[in-house]
Amino acid sequence: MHGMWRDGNHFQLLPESARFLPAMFEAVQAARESILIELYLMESGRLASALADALLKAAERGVAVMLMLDGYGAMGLSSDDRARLEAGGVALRFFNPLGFHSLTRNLTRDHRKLLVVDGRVAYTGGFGAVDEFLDAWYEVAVRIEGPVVADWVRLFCRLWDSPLTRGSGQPDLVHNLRLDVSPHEDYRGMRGRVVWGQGYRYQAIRHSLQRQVSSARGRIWICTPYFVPTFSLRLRLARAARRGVDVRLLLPGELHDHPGIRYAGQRFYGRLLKAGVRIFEFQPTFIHAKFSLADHWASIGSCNFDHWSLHWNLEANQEVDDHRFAEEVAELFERNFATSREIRREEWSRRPRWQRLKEWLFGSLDGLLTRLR
Ligand SMILES: O=P(O)(O)OC[C@H](O)CO
Repeated sequence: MHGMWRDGNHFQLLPESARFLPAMFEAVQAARESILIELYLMESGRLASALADALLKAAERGVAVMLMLDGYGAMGLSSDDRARLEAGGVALRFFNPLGFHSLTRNLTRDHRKLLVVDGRVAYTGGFGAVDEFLDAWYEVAVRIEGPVVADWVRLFCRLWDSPLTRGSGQPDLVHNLRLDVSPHEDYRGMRGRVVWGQGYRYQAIRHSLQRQVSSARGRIWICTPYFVPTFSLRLRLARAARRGVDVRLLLPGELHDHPGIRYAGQRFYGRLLKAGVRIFEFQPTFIHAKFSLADHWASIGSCNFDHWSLHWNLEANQEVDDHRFAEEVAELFERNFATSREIRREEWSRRPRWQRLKEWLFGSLDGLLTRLR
């Protein structure tokens, strides 16, 4: 499902945590009325403590602070940290805590990443409140102002107030939030829309990407940490490359938090390379960012292109249709291609048997996962 395309927004690309974390903390420190945070990952540590401190200070000065965490992704948040947040006035809710329900229900996770301050400025991207984002992982976020912020707030409120979300935070806290989202005259032409997905029930993010891949004329560049594409996406990427579109994938190299997923995706390299798709494996660190570019359309957010994101998770991305923003995203891609290793077709065809065995093994496991419902 997706919101409407809305004009008059301002989108600022914030690559690397050294850019987006200070910006997000400053926004929290300046909040006067409300702070909404939705995260998949929050684990006790330096970043979670710093975030908790900032939220507690905001709550102390009378700001309504709502923190919604995934019930599985936040299992590493200690009971002390939870108690500290609640005692200091932070309203805390957990989406779908694990329980004796069906497997599908337990697999349904809230994977979205969002911060909204004073109903005016929002941030999304691939971030979480775990220490890996401080220095170990490469991540990208986008700062959002304008009418599209209202759609992010609505998305948050619906889940906060849903029967699948539990916790001491009151569901009705989100009922009277004030918004400040008038279009900005300087930003006319900067169109954006929020696109969200709920596993295999709503696959708007995937369908939107597929449409872009099928219609792109110049370039399709995709960065994702967990690349296990569906058959239809692979087919579209290969077709686009064959019709002369510059198709490139920016994927993690050996530094990976789940190497098995990398092997499962690598089994598709051969055919994609044969069709003319260029594949770059990022070298400096584990790249956890999720952003795509097709001509002048860009999408940044939580959605990976693996079965977890596409079959079970709640996901949300910010799409932007604007030449200026697209050029910024293109420059970011170029910088990252330059620090990546390009996989060449000849070289790939000579990879060792041990590598092929791992691709087969993890590919078969992945095939089994796709059958879970
Ligand atoms: O699910 P993501 O993309 O937010 O990444 C978190 C990883 O699963 C942690 O291992």
